[in-house]
Amino acid sequence: METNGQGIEKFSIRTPCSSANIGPGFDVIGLALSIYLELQVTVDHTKTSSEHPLNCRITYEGQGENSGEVPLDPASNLITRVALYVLRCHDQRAFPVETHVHIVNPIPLGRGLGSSGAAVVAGVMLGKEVGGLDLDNDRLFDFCLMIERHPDNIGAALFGGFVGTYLKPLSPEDVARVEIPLAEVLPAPAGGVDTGERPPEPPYGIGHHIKFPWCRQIKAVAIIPEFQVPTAKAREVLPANYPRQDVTFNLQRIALLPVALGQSPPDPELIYLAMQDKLHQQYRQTLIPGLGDIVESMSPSTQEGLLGVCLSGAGPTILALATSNYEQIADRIIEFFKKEGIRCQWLILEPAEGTKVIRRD
Ligand SMILES: Nc1ncnc2c1ncn2[C@@H]1O[C@H](COP(=O)(O)OP(=O)(O)O)[C@@H](O)[C@H]1O
Ligand SMILES: N[C@@H](CCOP(=O)(O)O)C(=O)O
Repeated sequence: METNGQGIEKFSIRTPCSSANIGPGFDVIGLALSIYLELQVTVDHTKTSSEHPLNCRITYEGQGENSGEVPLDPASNLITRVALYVLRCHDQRAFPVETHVHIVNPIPLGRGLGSSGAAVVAGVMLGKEVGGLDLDNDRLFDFCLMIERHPDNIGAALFGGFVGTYLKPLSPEDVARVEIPLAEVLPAPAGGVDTGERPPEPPYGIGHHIKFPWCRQIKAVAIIPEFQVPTAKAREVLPANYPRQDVTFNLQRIALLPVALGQSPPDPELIYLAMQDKLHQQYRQTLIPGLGDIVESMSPSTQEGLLGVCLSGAGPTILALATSNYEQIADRIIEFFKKEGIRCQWLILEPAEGTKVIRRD
């Protein structure tokens, strides 16, 4: 515990947003990008009791601030529930008296930019820090995977950069452990009646990642529609089985993608080809009006500066990779959504570092 000499401990946790899949890398590839969730945490060790549930007060500013989408009750808020899961796995039943978490969240919610992945990663890190736990990032990744089961967003948000993520084959007993229903990992609400039971701990070494190089000339243009698509819903529309030729199509492209996006100067034709997908985007068109037209008609041959275009995560955000003419590219994509009566905002983003803890005095 590092306090300021008066028993007050202050630190911030900064976690980037992420774009998963980048076309063919469904549930594998993640790219950390430069919008950051920040937790400003204060632990007042001079207090001996707290009037707040679970000894934790939450305040919030940012996306969905006035919509009530992000609960301020620590038993319901995703970040604090995740932190509490980590604490309870280590026999700490609540936050230290008295914890204040101020959440600053500019990551759009439910738009395919990994807001929930960032919340899970930040929550795991919060549990580690307030609990004074000796957990390295690989172990934190295991905890994240008990909550968000696809490793691409959380891998990018935790480790930063452009990553490939994969899961280790588990023993039958460990498979049963990671398949425990989420409600048992994160009982909702976490602060109900505390049975004193330890939640199921993650097996060791569930998830792994590898960092790929990223060509610095490439920027990510995010076109963010005004409507939300919950990731769970966008996963429900995917089929249980795929035609063999579609799987082969994606495997061929995934073999190209990390090389194509790492080499300088970037080769637009190669990147365009490497970003094609047949495993998720076509099925998600039903939820995202305009998606089919956008991926079919935007290419480097018609749009100067463009390298490739894909759905960001589960959508509805569109990610265009480009080296110039960002505004023209964004405007063209916005036009497609406009025809469907959908308004958008757009941002130019860059690859970001992973989650950091910054001490404040
Ligand atoms: N900073 C946050 N604090 C608390 N909950 C959050 C935060 N960010 C995201 N969430 C939760 O995650 C949900 C969005 O997750 P999801 O549907 O996976 O979309 P995405 O991760 O693509 O933004 C939000 O509706 C909210 O419940
Ligand atoms: N691989 C996942 C990624 C979901 O990302 P999100 O940012 O939409 O949560 C998927 O495609 O379902």
